[in-house]
Amino acid sequence: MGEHIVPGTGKRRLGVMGGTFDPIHHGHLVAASEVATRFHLDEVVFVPTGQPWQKSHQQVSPAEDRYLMTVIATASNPQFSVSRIDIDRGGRTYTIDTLRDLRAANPETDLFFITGADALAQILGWRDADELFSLSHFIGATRPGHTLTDPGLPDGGVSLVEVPALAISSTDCRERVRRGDPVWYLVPDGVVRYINKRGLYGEEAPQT
Ligand SMILES: Nc1ncnc2c1ncn2[C@@H]1O[C@H](COP(=O)(O)OP(=O)(O)OP(=O)(O)O)[C@@H](O)[C@H]1O
Ligand SMILES: O=C(O)c1ccc[n+]([C@@H]2O[C@H](COP(=O)([O-])O)[C@@H](O)[C@H]2O)c1
Repeated sequence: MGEHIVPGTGKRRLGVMGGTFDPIHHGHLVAASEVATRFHLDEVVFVPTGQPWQKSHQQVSPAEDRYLMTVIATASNPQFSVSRIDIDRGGRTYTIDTLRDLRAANPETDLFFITGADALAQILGWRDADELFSLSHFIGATRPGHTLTDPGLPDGGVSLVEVPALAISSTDCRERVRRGDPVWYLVPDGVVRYINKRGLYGEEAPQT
C-alpha cells in the first residue's frame, strides 16, 4: 500500500472517475489530471452517476444537467472523455456495474478507478466490494478534510496518491450559488454559465 506506480502490462490504461458531479469542479479535474500523469493513463473517462444511492437523502440535479456540465468541463482536454453508461443503465448506480460494463466494452484495457479519500474509506460498504478489485485497480487521491489511509483493502488493489489540495466540494459550490456567491474559478467558466442558464441550485432549480 502507499503511493506507487502499478507496473505496466502493455495494455491500454484507462482511468475511471465516477461521481455525482453536481456540479463538477476543479477538485475533480485536478485529481484526474494528476493521477493520469502519475499512472501513465492513456485516457480518463468521467462517469456521472445515474441515481447515487448514497445521496438519496439529498436533492440531486437531473442526470442530463450533470452529464452536460461534465462534458463542458472536460471538452478541452484530449485525454478526458465522458461516459453515459451509469445514466443510461437506469436505476441506482453501483460501481460494480460501471466496471463490468467498461470491462466488457474494453477487453484489452487495464482499469484504474479514481476516488477521493472520502469515497475510498467507504469502499468496503459498496455493492460486491470483493469483486471490485478483480475488475480494476483503485487509486485514492488526497482530499482536504479527509485523511488518506488504508481502510483495510486488498494488498496490491489500491494505491494512495497525493494530489494538489483543492478544498472544493460540490456541496460548497451548490450552497454558494444558493446564497448568490460566485463560483467562478471553483468550477470551469462554461459550468458557471450552464448553472446560470439552467437556474441550477436556486429556489426554482430543476430536480430529478
Ligand atoms: N476537492 C477534491 N479533491 C479530490 N477528490 C475529490 C474532490 N472533490 C471530490 N472528489 C472526489 O471525486 C469523486 C466524485 O465526487 P462527487 O461528485 O461526489 O463530488 P463532491 O464534491 O464530493 O460532492 P458533494 O459535496 O455533493 O458530496 C469522489 O471520489 C470524491 O471523493
Ligand atoms: O457501488 C457502490 O455501492 C457505490 C456507493 C457509493 C458511491 N459509489 C461510486 O463512487 C463514486 C463517487 O460517488 P459520490 O456519491 O461521492 O459522487 C461514484 O462513481 C459512485 O457511483 C459507488
